[in-house]
Amino acid sequence: MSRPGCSVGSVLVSTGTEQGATARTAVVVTVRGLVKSYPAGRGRRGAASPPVRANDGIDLDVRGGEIFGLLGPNGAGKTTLVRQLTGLLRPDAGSVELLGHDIVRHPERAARLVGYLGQESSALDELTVALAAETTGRLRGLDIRAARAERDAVLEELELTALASRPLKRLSGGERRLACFAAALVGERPVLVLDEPTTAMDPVARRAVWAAVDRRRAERGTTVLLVTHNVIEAETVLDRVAVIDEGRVIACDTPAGLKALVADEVRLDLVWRDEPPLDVPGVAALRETARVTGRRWTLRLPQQRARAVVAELTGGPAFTALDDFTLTAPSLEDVYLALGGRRKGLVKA
Ligand SMILES: Nc1ncnc2c1ncn2[C@@H]1O[C@H](COP(=O)(O)OP(=O)(O)OP(=O)(O)O)[C@@H](O)[C@H]1O
Repeated sequence: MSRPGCSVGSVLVSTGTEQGATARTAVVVTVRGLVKSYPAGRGRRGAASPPVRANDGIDLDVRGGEIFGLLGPNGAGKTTLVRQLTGLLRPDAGSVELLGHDIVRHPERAARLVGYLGQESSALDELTVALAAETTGRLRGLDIRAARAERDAVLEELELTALASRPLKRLSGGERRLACFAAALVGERPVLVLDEPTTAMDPVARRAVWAAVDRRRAERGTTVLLVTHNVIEAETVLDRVAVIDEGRVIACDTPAGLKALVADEVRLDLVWRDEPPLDVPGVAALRETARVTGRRWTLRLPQQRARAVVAELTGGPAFTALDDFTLTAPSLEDVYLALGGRRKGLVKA
């Protein structure tokens, strides 16, 4: 079982390059005891709202060349955490070390180490796609020729060249997100922090993002910290994941390691045509443990029991009331719930 917090000590890891037989000791991001509260506010009618403890003692280690995920529902504290890692927000307590630099004492150093794609992109909205990428390169210290060369390469890599002269504010949500991602890649940084980079993107754009991330990791050993509440994405692209809930790390491991925690269980989804037939005793008994979302009941059951339930439902009087049912292997969402995650905010697809 993984422990809460996510510290690994000093670990030998490969840089990710084929020549990178030079395995190196590398923990590039170290977070200890991070606490951040937002102050109490006042509502419109003067009613006081209590302070929000958004990060409540977070420990993390991210290794060089790793694609490391922060997974958790809305409001779990993921963005608050990465804004402290990127020097944009000052912690109340705790430490953040990036490639040996103390980011709490020297927040200005983060900009040289991290390419950050935040959730909001309004700062670039007036620029064209090309100018957003070029300007980012210039701000990161590239001379104009280098900035333009990198701009062109990145736009081509992400198949954005046809949109190069369009202002970001005139693009679709997914196109704008991809353009912002492109800009974040120009003027290479050793660490990429991406806060829900694929929001609003279609599958083609998503694949382009993951291919670009993978290429940088493989060719340059780039370390990637990814914020997501999409469990499918988390399972497919992450090397390790910290599950965040109410400002704390409640588990940290590889996706497979986390799923092993619930390996003997399966997930049974029942979708009723209308009202569930609670007069059938087997159905009434299931109701006790089901998570109900509209007409859908979701159950986590031991494999044997799930098989027996399906046989009973499909062979008995409840069958005509069923619209659909699916049996699936557990996902990271099941892990989140099994670990005591209290919100229903993880996205499954
Ligand atoms: N500027 C702020 N002032 C007050 N409270 C805030 C502020 N920013 C965030 N919070 C609160 O802090 C908590 C953590 O928010 P945060 O944005 O870090 O969560 P998140 O996990 O990134 O969520 P999401 O997945 O929705 O982006 C939430 O309860 C949120 O309402």
